[in-house]
Amino acid sequence: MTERPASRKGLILSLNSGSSSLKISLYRLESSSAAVPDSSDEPVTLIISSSLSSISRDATFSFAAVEPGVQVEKLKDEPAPQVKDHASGFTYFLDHLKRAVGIDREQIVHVCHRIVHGGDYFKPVVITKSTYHHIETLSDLAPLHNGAALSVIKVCLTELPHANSIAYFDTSFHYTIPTHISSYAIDQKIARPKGLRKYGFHGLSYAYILRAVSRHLKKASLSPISDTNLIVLHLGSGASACAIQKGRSFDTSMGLTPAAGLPGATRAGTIDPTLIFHYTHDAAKITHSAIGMRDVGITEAEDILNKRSGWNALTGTTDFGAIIKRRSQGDADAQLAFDLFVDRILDFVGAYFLKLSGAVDALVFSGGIGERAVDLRKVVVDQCKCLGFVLDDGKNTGVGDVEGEVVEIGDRVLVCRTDEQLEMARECALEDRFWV
Ligand SMILES: Nc1ncnc2c1ncn2[C@@H]1O[C@H](COP(=O)(O)OP(=O)(O)O)[C@@H](O)[C@H]1O
Ligand SMILES: CC(=O)OP(=O)(O)O
Ligand SMILES: [Mg+2]
Repeated sequence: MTERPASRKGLILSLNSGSSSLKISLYRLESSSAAVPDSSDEPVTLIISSSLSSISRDATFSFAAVEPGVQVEKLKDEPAPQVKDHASGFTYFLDHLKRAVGIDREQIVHVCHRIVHGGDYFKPVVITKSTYHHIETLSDLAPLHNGAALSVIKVCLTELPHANSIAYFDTSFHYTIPTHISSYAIDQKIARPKGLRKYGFHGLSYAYILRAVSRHLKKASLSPISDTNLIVLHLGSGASACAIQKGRSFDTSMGLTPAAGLPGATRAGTIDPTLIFHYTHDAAKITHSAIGMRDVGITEAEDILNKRSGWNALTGTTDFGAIIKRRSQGDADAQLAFDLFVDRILDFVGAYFLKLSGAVDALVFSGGIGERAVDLRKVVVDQCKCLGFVLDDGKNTGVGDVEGEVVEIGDRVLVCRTDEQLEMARECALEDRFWV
């Protein structure tokens, strides 16, 4: 039993700036004097869940109170034409929060920010002038993310001046990747001082999934976290895979930047590195479209590979749900995007199975696509039968009807509803140094 100090009270706001969305959760700390009876009890309770989706093109807004007693006008995927970027999305949320009866924003003690690239930061840091500027210097290495998150931090510093802003990094989870896996085969005298290596991303999601799945497996009389071996697929607007060995990241598909590995909504994923010089003669030029992005300067090559490729380039839509629908209606572009995604996913599942010497407790699907795309899960898992992963078609189809963070959809195949906001709020509530 863990006693929490009595001084911990107030609200924690968690902000997740993804490439296509801003996900926002507001939590109340569980009764400060109460003991935590076991590891499955969360130290925080969700009060408000909100999100802005498809930011930068026809943004939509959702806002709902989860805790009884808080009155808000419930909104689901309402058009939000005023929202053009993450900062205006956050301001839009704050305006709605004002109307929520029962919530005083002065009670927000900490604001947790998901920062995709943390460079050599392995632990969360409180935002100060110097940490802010350090994160800013990493913006070029996560052009769809760090700048957007920093713009939200700026709004926080003005609108919630009494609250601490704390940065939580996607990269932290992957610091355990062995050097021979995180190094590229390039001159290390140049690579090391410049930090040119694999960092890996979606780490807050993988940390959440690891805990949730370990808990789930333990119920079925399997292992605690330090014994858990998983292949996890985080498939969202940005998609990545992770091999987890004994509860630690062993390899992941993204690299120095989130552009490597699996393709995504607007990202090409891994290509022949010289392809870009054949695709355009202007690879090194600073692009015009990059000028509209705050705090970030990127080249034409980075703009093409991050913003002008992926599902959008192949099919004209960033919505993988729409691609699956069009595929079922015989659309050839949608079929190509679908087949290509399956092919690249299999590359990683096969490689990671081998790297983990076949000792894999479960293959886990997560992220906006992984949690919802029944057809994609079916095709992927059916191809993995030879590795001992067997899908239960009924369970796969019925995931949406089953509650809970982890849903079993076959023999050693799981869906995990990942929650990066909860991962940050939970860590924040339990971290002594933030509550002195
Ligand atoms: N029913 C669905 N089937 C397949 N994909 C879906 C479905 N619903 C949403 N998606 C996909 O999920 C993606 C968003 O995933 P998410 O993990 O929330 O993204 P982000 O990277 O912004 O965090 C959307 O781009 C959309 O393509
Ligand atoms: C790292 C990354 O690509 O994140 P997201 O999927 O949230 O855009
Ligand atoms: Mg995301």
